[in-house]
Parts: sequence; C-alpha cells; structure tokens
Amino acid sequence: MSDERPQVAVLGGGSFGTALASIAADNGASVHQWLRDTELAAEINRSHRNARYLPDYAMNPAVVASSDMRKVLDGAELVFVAIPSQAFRDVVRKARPYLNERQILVSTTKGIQEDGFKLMSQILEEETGFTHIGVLSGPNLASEVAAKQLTATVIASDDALTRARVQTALGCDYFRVYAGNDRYGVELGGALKNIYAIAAGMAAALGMGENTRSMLMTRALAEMSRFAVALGANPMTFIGLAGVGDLIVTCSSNLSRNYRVGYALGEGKSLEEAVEALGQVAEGVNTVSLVRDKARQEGIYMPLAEGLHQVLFGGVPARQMAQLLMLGEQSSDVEFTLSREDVKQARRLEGDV
Ligand SMILES: NC(=O)c1ccc[n+]([C@@H]2O[C@H](COP(=O)([O-])OP(=O)(O)OC[C@H]3O[C@@H](n4cnc5c(N)ncnc54)[C@H](O)[C@@H]3O)[C@@H](O)[C@H]2O)c1
Ligand SMILES: O=P(O)(O)OC[C@H](O)CO
Repeated sequence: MSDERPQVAVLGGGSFGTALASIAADNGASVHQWLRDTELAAEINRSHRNARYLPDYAMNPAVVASSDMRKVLDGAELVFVAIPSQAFRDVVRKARPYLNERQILVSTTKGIQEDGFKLMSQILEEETGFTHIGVLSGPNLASEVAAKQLTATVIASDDALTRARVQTALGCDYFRVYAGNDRYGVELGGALKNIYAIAAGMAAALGMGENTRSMLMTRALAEMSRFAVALGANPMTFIGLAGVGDLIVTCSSNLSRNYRVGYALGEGKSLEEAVEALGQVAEGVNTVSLVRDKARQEGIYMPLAEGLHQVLFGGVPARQMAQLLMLGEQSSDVEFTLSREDVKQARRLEGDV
C-alpha cells in the first residue's frame, strides 16, 4: 500500500533540523531526516531523541533518521535544508543527484557564504536551477520549538506553491506559519540579526541596562534595514517576524548561540575560547566580517557592525567601543522619514559641524 502522507525530508541533524522534523511528523507527514553521523541517526531511531543537540526533548517517533541521502530524498515533496552556511553548498551538492524539479526546497540557514556574498536560497537556486525555492525564518529558538512553546515563523518565496505547501506541512496549534514574498529581505534579516545578538550578549555580561539593550536593538534594526534596502530588500520586511521578531528573541535570550558567544566575550573570554565553549556554530561570528566588508565596499553606514568587528578582531575593548559609538555623529531616528543627510545639513547650518 502506498504512503498517502505528505513526504518531507530534512537535511541536517542539528537542533533546528530536529525540531522541524518533529513538527512535520506531528502534523501527519512522513518525515526522513538526513544526518552525516550514522551512529547519531541510529540512536535517534532507537530512542526518538537527538542526544547530541536536543537531549532534553522527545522527538515524534515517526521521524526516520538516516545517513543515506538517497533514501532520505526518495519520494520527498518538500525538502528543508538546515545545515550551517559553511557546509551548505557541499551538502546540497551531495543531495543534487537525488533531487528533481517538482520538489520544493527550503533553506532554514541564517548565514552568508563568503564567496560572492551569497545567501543560502541563492545557493539552492545555483546548484539546482529549480523554481520552487523558499526560506524559513523567524524568532524560532530550536529548544522552545521542540518544547512546543507557541511560536511563529515566516515562509518567504515568490512562488505561491512553495508558500502554501510549507504553511500546510508545518502549521499547527503550536507553530504558526506566516507567508511573505520578500525572500531576500527575510533571509538577510535572519543572517544580520546574529551580529547584533553577539553585541547584546556582550552588553548584558558587561552589566549594561535595559535602556542600553533597547537602544542597541532599535539601532540594530535601523542598521539592518539600511543595509538590506541598499542591497534590494523591502524595508517593510523588517517590521515582520523575520526582522524585528527574530532580532528581539536573539538579542534577549541565552538560548541563542550568538548571544552566548557575546556573553562569554563580555565576561573576558577570547573569541577562540568563546566559540570553543559553545561547541556549536554561531553564524554571526563570520557574518560580521562579511557584512562589514560588504558595507565598506558599497558605502553603507554600519557603525554597530563596524564597531563589533573591531572588538572581535581588532582587540578594541567592548566598553571603549560603546563609548566611541555614543559619541558618534548625531543622526536621525527613523531614516525613512528624516534622512541622515537632512540632519547633517541642519547641524551644518547651526554651525555645530
Ligand atoms: N538552532 C536554532 O535555534 C535555530 C533556529 C532557527 C534557525 N536556525 C538556523 O538553522 C540552521 C541549522 O541550525 P541547527 O541548529 O539545526 O544546526 P547547526 O547550525 O548547529 O548545525 C549542526 C548540524 O549540521 C551538521 N553539519 C555541520 N557541518 C556539516 C557538513 N560538512 N556536512 C554535513 N552536515 C554538517 C552537523 O553535523 C549537525 O547535524 C542554522 O544556520 C541556523 O542559523 C537555527
Ligand atoms: O542560536 P542562534 O543564535 O543561532 O539563533 C537561533 C535562531 O536564529 C533564533 O531565531
């Protein structure tokens, strides 16, 4: 008898891949999850728990884990790719012989490829040439999703079928899926917020207050949207879940790996020590260099990213950088209503600059 259930594949055995596989299975899909680690796959099938990444949460027992890519992709209608950005293209290449253009491919990865400043859905496009491509992003701490805490996310694609299928496959009483069509903006939002989560973790460890955190998050949002709009995204995307929503959660929670790296740095650890203690990937550490270089290249004003880069890689103490940023040029609150140039002009007339 053939299996009538929707067929879902998840590539990646980390915490988000695991949480996602479980949601799709809770929703009645037949789910196969690909991991490179054969032993962990066997362990998941035995205990229905991912002991390495989400040891405290039971998975839906219907999820079948495997390190055999062909088996995992066989018959899949919907494929989620939850692999860190540095390994993303390699894994997609490994999957490519078993993919076909009727499938829907969705990236969940919030990072940027160094070579060519590529986002993950662009890699999916380049490697496959398929049309049904999307990005899943939003305030989605994996362990909270696994605990079935009420959560919302965004499926962004210019392809209506991709949006509808993902809403059907994942939408349930604890996971609500909103649709968007600014794939680039949603994907950039997910990658950029990691930078500011590091800064927020650092500020918390240094004992800075709630006013400071609020200022940091709001100015981060201004900076993120300035950058994304300069590269072609829609500014309105940043008032959504994948913009301000994800920024809030990642800058506020020590469940975020990026926040935890920042916190460890604020406590005085070196970057190497902080990353090693984390034992997982914090995408923001790479993203800050890529974004800072891109911003310089394109002439985009990014004082927070520039400052954080100097703290992480230039040996500037975080507190000193915070003081420098406070004394930076006076600027506009909401640039979409009052431009930075207008503020400068008024100050010139005042004779202040
Ligand atoms: N963890 C979260 O809370 C969360 C939430 C939303 C989105 N995301 C995004 O989803 C993506 C996946 O996150 P995650 O937490 O599931 O996993 P992760 O980023 O911690 O990656 C771990 C997984 O990737 C695998 N991996 C690493 N290098 C590999 C390689 N060369 N070949 C094959 N597999 C490799 C590891 O074995 C492991 O299964 C990340 O980019 C993250 O930004 C994470
Ligand atoms: O653990 P982080 O810092 O990679 O962040 C997790 C998610 O992106 C939160 O939405």
